Amino acid sequence: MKLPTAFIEKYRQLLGNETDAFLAAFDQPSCSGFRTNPLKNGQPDATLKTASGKIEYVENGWFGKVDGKSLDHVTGWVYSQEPSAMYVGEVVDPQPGERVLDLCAAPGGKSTHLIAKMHDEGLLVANEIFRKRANILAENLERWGTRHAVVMNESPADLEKQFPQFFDRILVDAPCSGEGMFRKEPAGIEYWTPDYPSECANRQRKILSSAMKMLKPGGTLVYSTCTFAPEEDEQNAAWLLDNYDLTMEPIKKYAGMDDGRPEWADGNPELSRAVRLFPHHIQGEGHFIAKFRLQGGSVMPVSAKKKSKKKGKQRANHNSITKEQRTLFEKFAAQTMPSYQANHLLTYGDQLYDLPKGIDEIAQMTILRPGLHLGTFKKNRFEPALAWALASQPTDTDHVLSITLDQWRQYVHGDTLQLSGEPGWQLLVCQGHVCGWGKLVGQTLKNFYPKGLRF
Ligand SMILES: C[S@@+](CC[C@H](N)C(=O)[O-])C[C@H]1O[C@@H](n2cnc3c(N)ncnc32)[C@H](O)[C@@H]1O
Repeated sequence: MKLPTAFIEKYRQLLGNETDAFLAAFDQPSCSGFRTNPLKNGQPDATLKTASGKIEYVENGWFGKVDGKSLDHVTGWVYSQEPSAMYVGEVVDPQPGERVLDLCAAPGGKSTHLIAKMHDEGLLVANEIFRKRANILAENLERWGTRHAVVMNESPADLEKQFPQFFDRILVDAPCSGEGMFRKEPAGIEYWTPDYPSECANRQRKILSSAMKMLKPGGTLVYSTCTFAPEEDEQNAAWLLDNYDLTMEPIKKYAGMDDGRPEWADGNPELSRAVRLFPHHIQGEGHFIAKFRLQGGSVMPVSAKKKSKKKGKQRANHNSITKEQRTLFEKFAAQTMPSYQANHLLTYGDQLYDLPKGIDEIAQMTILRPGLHLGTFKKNRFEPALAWALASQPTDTDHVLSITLDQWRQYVHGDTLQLSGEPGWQLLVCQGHVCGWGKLVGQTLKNFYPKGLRF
C-alpha cells in the first residue's frame, strides 16, 4: 500500500524499531468479523459454520464474513463488524436498565452491540449528525430487533441542551482521521495530510465537550477512534483529564492489546490505562479506546428537557394516539399479538411508535425512530411494521406461519406465496428466524415485506 511519506516518517519517530512491522501490516488483507445477536431466539448456524474462529475478547464475536443477502443478516441475527471495533462495546459495558448515549452512532456497529449488552432494557439514544447515515443507523437497529433504542439526528451541540447530566454511560466513537481504516478503505489515504489529525482532534474536543454536559456525575465516558494518531488519541484523553473532573478507568488488556502511550501526550501515567489495538499485534484494523469516570456523587435523576423551537429546521411532529387509532391498534394486538405490552404509544403522521421509558419529552427533537415502529394506520385498519416483527419472538403469538428458505427468498423478493393456515395476519418464521408479516386471504399470503427492502 502506498502510504504518504510524512505518515511513514511520523510513525518511524513514534514507533522506532516496531515501525517496519507496523507498516507491513498495511499490506496484509483487512480483517473481518461479525457478532451474533443475543436478542434473537437462537444461533445463526449458517453464518457460524463459515466463521474462522472465536474472538476471545468479545462475548458474541467471531472472525469471518457475513453474506449480506443471507437469512441471518436480513433478519438481524448477525452484524458484520471489524474485530478491533468490537472491543469498544465490551469496554462501555452498559447494564440492563441504564440510560446510554451513543453520540456518533452510524451505521450502528456499536449501538447494536450496546443494546444487546443491555438485554434491550433501559434506554439507548443512538445519535447521528448526518441524516442519510442516521437512516442507515435506524434500519440497522430495526433489523437487530430492539424496543428500547431511540434514533436521533442531532448535532452534539443541540443534543447537550436536551439531556443535561442525563446519561449513565456515553460513548463517543469519534469521526477521526481513520488511519486504522486505510487497509479496508484505501481511498481514506487521500484525505490524510500531516495536519489532518490535529484538525480532527479539534472537532473531537467539541464533540467531547458536548458529551461531558450530558454525563451524570459518577457516570462513565468511553472515547474511541479508529486511528493511531496521538493527537486524536492520548492527547485528547489528556485534554479530557485536564479540563474535567475525570479519572481513567483501567481496561482489561487481552493478549496483543497495548497500553496507551503517556509519552505521546503530556506524560500523565494514567494514560497507559487506555488501550491500543495495533494491526501488527492483534487480528484487527486498529483502535484506540479510553474509559473515564466523572467524579461526584449520585444525583437526582434528571428528565430530558423541553427545548425551545429552533428556527429553520423542520422537526417531526408527534402526537398522542387518537381514540379511533387506539381502537384499531388494540383490535390488531388482541387478535395477533396479545402478549404485547405497550409503554407509551405515539404517532408521527399515520405511523405508530412505542416510546421507551425514560424519554418522555421529545417534542422538539429530530427523532428518526422514537422507539419501536409498530405500524401504520390506513383507512379503518392497522398494518403492522416489519420492525415489530423483527423485535418479536415466534412464541409471542399463535399466528405464526413457517416458511421454507425458498419461500423466504420469494417473500423478500416481494412475491405472493401460496400457503395454508388461519386467515388474517401471520408472523412469518423461517428456520426459527422471524422474518416479517404476511396476511393470509384464502390460500394466498399477501406480502407485506417493505418495497424498499425487496431484493
Ligand atoms: C467512527 S464513525 C461512527 C461509527 C459507529 N459508532 C459504528 O460503530 O458503527 C463516526 C461518526 O461520527 C459522525 N460525525 C461526523 N462529524 C461529526 C460531528 N461534527 N459531530 C458528531 N458526529 C459526527 C460521522 O458521520 C460518523 O457516522
